[in-house]
Amino acid sequence: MTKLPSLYAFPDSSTLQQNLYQYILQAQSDALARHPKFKIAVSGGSLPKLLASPVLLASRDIHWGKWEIFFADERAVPLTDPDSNYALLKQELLDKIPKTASEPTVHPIDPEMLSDTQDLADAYEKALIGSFAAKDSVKLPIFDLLLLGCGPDGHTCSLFPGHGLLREEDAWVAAIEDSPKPPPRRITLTLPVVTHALKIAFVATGAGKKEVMRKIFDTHPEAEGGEVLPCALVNLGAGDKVSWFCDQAAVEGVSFSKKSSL
Ligand SMILES: O=C(O)[C@H](O)[C@@H](O)[C@H](O)[C@H](O)COP(=O)(O)O
Repeated sequence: MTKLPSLYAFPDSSTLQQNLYQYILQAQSDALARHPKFKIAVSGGSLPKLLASPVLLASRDIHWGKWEIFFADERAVPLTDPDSNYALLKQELLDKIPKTASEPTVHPIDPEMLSDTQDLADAYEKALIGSFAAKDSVKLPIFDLLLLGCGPDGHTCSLFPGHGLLREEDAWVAAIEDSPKPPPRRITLTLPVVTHALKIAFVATGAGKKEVMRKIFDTHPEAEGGEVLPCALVNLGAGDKVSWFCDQAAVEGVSFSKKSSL
């Protein structure tokens, strides 16, 4: 039997943040029991703000110095640009980490490579190889945790519905020049890297997500050979390694049976 993702719906964002914090804490302790670093990747969008909860920032159980943070996707813009996911994470989370704590290792894109997105993606893949292992010794990197968003069209990272990048099998990091969500030039982790992670958390809030949530959880285009949305491809590929942290508004009308209020 296929193992299904978990879908949690919380009454408000502070309860969601509390539960996301507990989940991250567990992922951190699982990871640090296996190796010295907690290797994660994060998206842009609304995720960094929800991630940076007061409970997470005040916690003495978060070992920031052992965190190694990559970007699940990044826009090909300077690191100080308002469109940069790095700038967003810095503003929402990194700058708020208590000064008394050790600093996490953060892997931004190389701002010298912005003129060619393929070079940018290749350089980012090299950073992954440096942290995980050479590509000839491991088929794919294994992140301890991915923290992802879900777009209203069902995209995640910079993997968009119907895009050829969804079929990428070799690259760990791919370039995209025609992102339908601006800005168009980006890099992204590929689908095999996403589904290979040990844990994957999606965070989706607000009524603007309810239509796509119904499509992701309550329709099964794969059964008829139809087009499957990128977020649903992650559910299919990673099964019970996936947990969705949502509010009530985002899951209104979703009838998926593993829905839980935790
Ligand atoms: O760089 C990006 O554009 C993001 O990484 C993107 O994948 C985001 O996570 C989704 O668009 C959801 O965004 P919201 O959470 O803001 O809806």
